[in-house]
Amino acid sequence: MSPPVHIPPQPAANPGQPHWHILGAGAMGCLWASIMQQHAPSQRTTLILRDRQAVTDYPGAIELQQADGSMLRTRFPATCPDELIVTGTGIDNLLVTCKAADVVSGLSLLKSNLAPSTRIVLLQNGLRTHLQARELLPDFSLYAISLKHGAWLRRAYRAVHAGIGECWLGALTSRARKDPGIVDHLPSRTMNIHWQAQILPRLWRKFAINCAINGLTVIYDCRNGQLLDRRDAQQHLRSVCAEIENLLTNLPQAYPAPDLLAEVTQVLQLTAANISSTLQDVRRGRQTEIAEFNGYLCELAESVGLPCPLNRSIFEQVTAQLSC
Ligand SMILES: NC(=O)C1=CN([C@@H]2O[C@H](COP(=O)(O)OP(=O)(O)OC[C@H]3O[C@@H](n4cnc5c(N)ncnc54)[C@H](OP(=O)(O)O)[C@@H]3O)[C@@H](O)[C@H]2O)C=CC1
Ligand SMILES: CC(C)(CO)C(=O)C(=O)O
Repeated sequence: MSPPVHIPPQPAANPGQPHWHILGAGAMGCLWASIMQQHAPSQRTTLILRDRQAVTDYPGAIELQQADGSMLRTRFPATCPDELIVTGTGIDNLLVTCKAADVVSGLSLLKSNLAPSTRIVLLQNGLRTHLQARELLPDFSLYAISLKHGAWLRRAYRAVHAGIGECWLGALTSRARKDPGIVDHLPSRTMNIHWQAQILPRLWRKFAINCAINGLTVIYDCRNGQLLDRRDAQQHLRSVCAEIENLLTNLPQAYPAPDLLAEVTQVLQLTAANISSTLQDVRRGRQTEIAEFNGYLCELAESVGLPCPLNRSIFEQVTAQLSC
C-alpha cells in the first residue's frame, strides 16, 4: 500500500471560500470530507460528530484509501451540535452524511445554526427523510444527492472508497432550484457529480432498487452478485421486483419503475462483490435502513389498501434478525 499523502492543515477562515460542515463522520462523511478537501484545499471543512465525547475521542485526522489504492490523510477540525448551539456558530453549507433515521433529529438540533440561505445537501438512500426534511425546512436551500459510490469503514475515521460511480445532485425546494451553482462547490470531477433538474424520479428509482436488493441480501446472507447465482434467490428477486413495479405504478405519489428487474440485474452485476449496506449493518449488529426501504414502501402501500406481502415479509424478516 502506498504511503499516505498528507493534505496540509486547513487554512484560516477565508471569506472568499465556502466553509462546509459535515454531519456524521461515518463511511460517507469520511469519504466526502477527504475528497472535498483534496478538491479545494483552500476551503474549510469541519466535522460535526455526535457529542462532546466523540469530539474528545476523535484522533484529529481521517484516512481514506482511495479507489486506486492510494492513501489520503487529512486533518479536520471537529465539533458537535452542543458546541455549535452554545457558540451560536452559523453554518453556511451542510452536507448531511448520517443514516436516514438520524437526519431529521440532526437537522432539528442544528436548526438555530441554519439560515434559509444555508445550503443543505442530503445523501441518504431512501425517500422518507427527504420528504420530512423538506417539511421541516421548506424555505431553505435543500438539495439531495443520489449516488452510486460505495464506501465502508475499516475502523473509526479510516474509510475505504470501494466503488467509484456517479452522483446526481438536485433541488428539493424552490430556493435550492434557483442555485444550481452549488455543483461548483462540490468535488464534481472526482465524484462525477451531475446536476439533475428533477431529482425525485431518481430518488424513487434508487429507492426501488434498494427495496429489491438490500433485504434479500440479508435473507440469503450473500454478496450482491450471489442473488443472481442462486436459483431460489433469483426467483425471489423476480417476484419482489414485480411487486415493487406494481406498487410504484399504483401509488399516487410515486414515480413508476418500469423494467426494474433489468436495472436491478445490472446493478447486481456491477456490484457483484459488494456486501450491501443492510447486510453490513446486520453483521455489525447496527440498526439497518430497512424501515426506510421496504418498511416505508409497505406504509405507503397499506395506507391506500394496496397489498404488499413480499415487501412486508422482507421487512419483517430483516427486522427480526436484529431483535434476536
Ligand atoms: N456507505 C455507502 O457506500 C453508501 C451510503 N449511502 C447512504 O449514506 C448514508 C450514510 O451511510 P454511511 O456513511 O455508510 O453510514 P455510517 O453508519 O457509516 O455513518 C453514519 C455516521 O453518522 C453519525 N451520526 C448519526 N447521527 C449523528 C448526529 N446527530 N450527529 C453527528 N453524527 C451523527 C454516526 O455516528 P455514530 O457512529 O455515533 O452512530 C456515524 O458516524 C446512509 O443513508 C446510506 O444509505 C448511500 C450510498 C452508498
Ligand atoms: C445498490 C446497493 C445495493 C449496492 O450495494 C446499495 O445501495 C446498498 O448497498 O445500500
